Amino acid sequence: MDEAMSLDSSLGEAVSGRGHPELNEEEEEEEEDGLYYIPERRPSLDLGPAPMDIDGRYFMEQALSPSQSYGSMTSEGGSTLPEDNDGFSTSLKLERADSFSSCYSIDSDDCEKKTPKIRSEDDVKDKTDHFQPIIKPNANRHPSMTLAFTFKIICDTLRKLSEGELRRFKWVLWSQYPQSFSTSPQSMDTLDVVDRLLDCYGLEGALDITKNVLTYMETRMVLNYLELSCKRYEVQYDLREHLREKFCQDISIGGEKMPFSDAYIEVPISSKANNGPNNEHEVLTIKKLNSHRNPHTKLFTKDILGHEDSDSRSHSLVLLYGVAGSGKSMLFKKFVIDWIEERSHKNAFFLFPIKCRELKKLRGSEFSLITLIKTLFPPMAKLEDGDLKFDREVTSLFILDGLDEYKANLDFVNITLVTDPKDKQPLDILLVNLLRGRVHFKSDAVVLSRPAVSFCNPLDVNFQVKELCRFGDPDKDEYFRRRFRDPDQAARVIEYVQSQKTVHIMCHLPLFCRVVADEWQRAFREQGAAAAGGALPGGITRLYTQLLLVLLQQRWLTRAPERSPDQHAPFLMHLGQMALEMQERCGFKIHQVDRDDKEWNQEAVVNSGLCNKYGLSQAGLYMLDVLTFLHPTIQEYAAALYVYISFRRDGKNVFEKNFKDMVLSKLKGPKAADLYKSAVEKSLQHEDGRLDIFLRFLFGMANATNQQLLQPFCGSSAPIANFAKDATSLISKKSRDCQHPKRRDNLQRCLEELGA
Ligand SMILES: Nc1ncnc2c1ncn2[C@@H]1O[C@H](COP(=O)(O)OP(=O)(O)OP(=O)(O)O)[C@@H](O)[C@H]1O
Repeated sequence: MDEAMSLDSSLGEAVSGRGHPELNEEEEEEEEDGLYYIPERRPSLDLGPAPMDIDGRYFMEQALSPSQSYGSMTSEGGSTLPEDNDGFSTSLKLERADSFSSCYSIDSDDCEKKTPKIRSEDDVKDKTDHFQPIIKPNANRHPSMTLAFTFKIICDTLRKLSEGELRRFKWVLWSQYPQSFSTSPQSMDTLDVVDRLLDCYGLEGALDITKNVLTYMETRMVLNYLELSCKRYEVQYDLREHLREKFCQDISIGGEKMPFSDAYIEVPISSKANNGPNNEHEVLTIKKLNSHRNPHTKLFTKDILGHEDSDSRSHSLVLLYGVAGSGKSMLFKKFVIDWIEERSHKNAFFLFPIKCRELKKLRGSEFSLITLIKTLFPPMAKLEDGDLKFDREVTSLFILDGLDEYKANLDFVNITLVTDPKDKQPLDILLVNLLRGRVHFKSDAVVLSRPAVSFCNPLDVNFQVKELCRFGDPDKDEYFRRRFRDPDQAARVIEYVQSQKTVHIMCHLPLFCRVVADEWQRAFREQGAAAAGGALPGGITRLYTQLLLVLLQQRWLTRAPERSPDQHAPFLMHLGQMALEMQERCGFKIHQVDRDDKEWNQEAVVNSGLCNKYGLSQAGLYMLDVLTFLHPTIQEYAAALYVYISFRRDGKNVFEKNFKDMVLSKLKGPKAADLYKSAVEKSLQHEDGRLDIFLRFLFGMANATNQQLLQPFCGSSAPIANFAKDATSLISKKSRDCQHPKRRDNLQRCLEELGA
């Protein structure tokens, strides 16, 4: 006789009058073999432990009614209830008349029982034990094991059974735990069966019973699925907690701690890249340099990979560009926190956020995907290699921040194929395979980078290039409102920003907003209410100098540590000279063909972040790589810095091109007044104002506070001293001679920058 049947029989089906019309004939026959009728009345609860036994053997969790908790569940964690195998969807009963108490109310009228032949007591005990739910104390329960989770996992498991197996599952349940069902579970759909199990036996009990029945049915694969799923959910929970520790701490802004959500402003993402720089300018009208004819749409964090609910089986790779300080790392954090809080990307079972700066430290070693994941995410080590098969059930999402910092030529063309997650390979090869979705059954990847990394378009994946948008005007104000808790201070800063057109435009860059806020915070601290005056000490030049220092500090600390701070000056001179030439001809693009110097490009775009790279479509035929400064005013600042440092370090007036003048000034010794006179005359030659902001910066650099900040680039030379008087008389004279009101106005602004 089939072992299954004998066991069933030995325990007793217990309900003689209740046939099982659903059983197939074979089962009926076997059942008949193993049973005989005892016309004796038997309480139904003698077959197994009653869920409410209070003999200390069971720790029953007084579970919430499952129906209270299932509302938001689906098999994928979404918001609709899953369909049963039978194809009809089941809705959960919100009010059930038959929970708990119903477990005890059955059988009372049975007069004739179909009970098993009684074999030895041990035999019965053995077989009975097979079905005992081992209910552990709640204290040992893994926190991932919630009612919703348990419900989902059992439902998912039962869906793996074939129709016949499911019937058999229900039949075994019915025979072993009759007290739990007022009618045969065959007529119940899966959700109701699971609901009932949870109701009667609690979380661990329901799981144990499911496992026991599956073990008994010898459906090894389904049992493995259940066990592995439980383990994976535990690890997913632990991974979430691990990431929570790392990412959900308050962030420090301007020396103050603040919850991330209070600091973060949602910046949209452009559905297309290569939008070019923001060319809005206080004085000039600069043609937009983008290469798109079609408008792009704006997306939010949750939309990065496309529609949340899309179940595309093809691997998606999104390359998200953003210039330096555009908020990529903030977005990265937001992305992770949203996943932890289950606000977005819920279809990603595991999220692996990786800082490329950290990944870079591992270069030189070989890793398999599994060892890499276990190294970077310790909770993953709980899973055996075999459990990390990353099958269809488990979608992973990799998000990499700062691929430009990884600094490797990732070869997407001559790819060494890696398909086995246990296969050890050099990190670069593994990374390429990971990004192309080769080594992982189902994964997606989002890569954040300064616009220097370019991939060839991998045709075998769903590849998209997107770009982080800039702060819009309301975002700029919102940033300051969040940054300054004192509304008066916030209002004062907003008023200042709005009154300075160049500052207002530059605040499209979140990092610039941070610099402005830091400067105002310092001013409020040092001057208190006096800072109400309106302007910042050091004018706008100081803000640009601070921005430069932040970017250079990053260059030195993280991106190019091999270059000491002394090496900043030659780089800045090089960049500045080019900026001045471009400014004089009112040019704002550097064509890659003109400047096909990889190392220089690397310094300008990746290491310093002062430049931006994007593709410009050539009559729709091909894309030409173009470099620009982060913003035209950064070009003007770089040009002014070149003029200033040349004078301070080398005593050189870059505007003196005439050999005789050069010799004469060498003999006289460098004079700031001469330099500034040449610069003013040069700027006034251009009626369109192309050198206006440049000139303001140049005067601003002679301001005492700015000279201090710029001293590291000027060697041991003494600062420009006692210049205010000379500058005032120079500006007055030139203003008198100048016919153009806008240029005259600009000369006054130069004096303000100088602080004279
Ligand atoms: N969405 C945002 N909300 C609020 N502040 C932001 C936001 N994005 C950026 N910031 C501010 O700008 C600063 C720079 O942002 P972040 O470091 O994210 O830029 P990034 O694009 O990663 O720069 P890099 O290319 O240098 O790595 C942050 O420290 C923060 O103060």
